[in-house]
Amino acid sequence: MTDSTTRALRLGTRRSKLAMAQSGQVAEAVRELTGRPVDLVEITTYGDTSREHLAQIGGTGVFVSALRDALLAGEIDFAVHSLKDLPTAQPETLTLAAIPVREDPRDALIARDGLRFEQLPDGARVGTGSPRRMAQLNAWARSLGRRVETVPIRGNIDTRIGFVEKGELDAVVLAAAGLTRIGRIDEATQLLSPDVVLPAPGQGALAIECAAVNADLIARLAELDDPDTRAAVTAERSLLAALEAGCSAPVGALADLSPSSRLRASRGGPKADEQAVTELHLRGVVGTTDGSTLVQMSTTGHVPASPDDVSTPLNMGRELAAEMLAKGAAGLMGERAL
Ligand SMILES: NCc1[nH]cc(CCC(=O)O)c1CC(=O)O
Repeated sequence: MTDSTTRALRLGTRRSKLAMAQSGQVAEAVRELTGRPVDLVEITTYGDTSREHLAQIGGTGVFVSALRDALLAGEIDFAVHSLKDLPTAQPETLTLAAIPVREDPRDALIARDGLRFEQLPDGARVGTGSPRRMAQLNAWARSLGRRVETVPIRGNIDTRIGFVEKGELDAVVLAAAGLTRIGRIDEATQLLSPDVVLPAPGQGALAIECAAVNADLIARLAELDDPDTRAAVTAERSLLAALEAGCSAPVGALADLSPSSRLRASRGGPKADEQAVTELHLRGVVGTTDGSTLVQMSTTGHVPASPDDVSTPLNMGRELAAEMLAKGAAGLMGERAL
């Protein structure tokens, strides 16, 4: 008989180097937290085997559905996803037990000869198939008075960097977090400022997911949750969800929490019943992939220092989306979000 409190926990993971790195890191944290062994169970997803472009096979969700099927079938106990790959609608049968502290959310440029984006020659070929990156890179090039040619590429991170190493492309753009996790962040020639390129909602964050029926494990894994990261990515994904409903243009979003939480005095006087309040700043962008039009807006709100309450981030995302749609985001139709 296997005791359900001491048997190994099964962590479902994709086989890619990035997925294995992410899962390995979380497996170690879960071992320390629970004192139980963690076995990695490799699962192949359609997104790993298909040679089609992501836009053709439906974009979001292709990497996660096989892992979710295994969770619901009870074949694995938990799964680790890149949060940015998760669809915004959370199924009731599955629970995000923890969103750990986020890595650097920025995009990174890897260019030949150590070049920065501003130093790329007119007409430089930049590898990315992401409409969000295309829109912002093309807009940035325009603001510098030149053009870049964005070239859709697929494959894992090593394959993508290979296009620059082999001289087939001048540069590629990848998530800094992915580069860090596979140990290649030193090869980035520039970290792209969110003032110029906003990352994908949730970029750099991981999500640890369980079947909703697995209440004991969910409660246990919640100790790996970082409330600040959860607040930030909740605002970003709320913005994405509301924009997805109103337009199909590519979306970038980033929320930061002010490092120093402020003290707000209550009516009882300056010292009485002071309450810590954190400032949440949310930025969003949608645009056309050619970079000719970008709608970029931001908002600031105060998040109460109650770890479980995400109503403020949710509302901030929805409200910023409504403002962006009113400012013309709704007109940026006819492009697939990815
Ligand atoms: N879409 C693939 C994907 N999903 C998560 C990451 C990187 C890690 C992260 O953003 O957390 C990447 C690669 C990339 O965009 O360069």
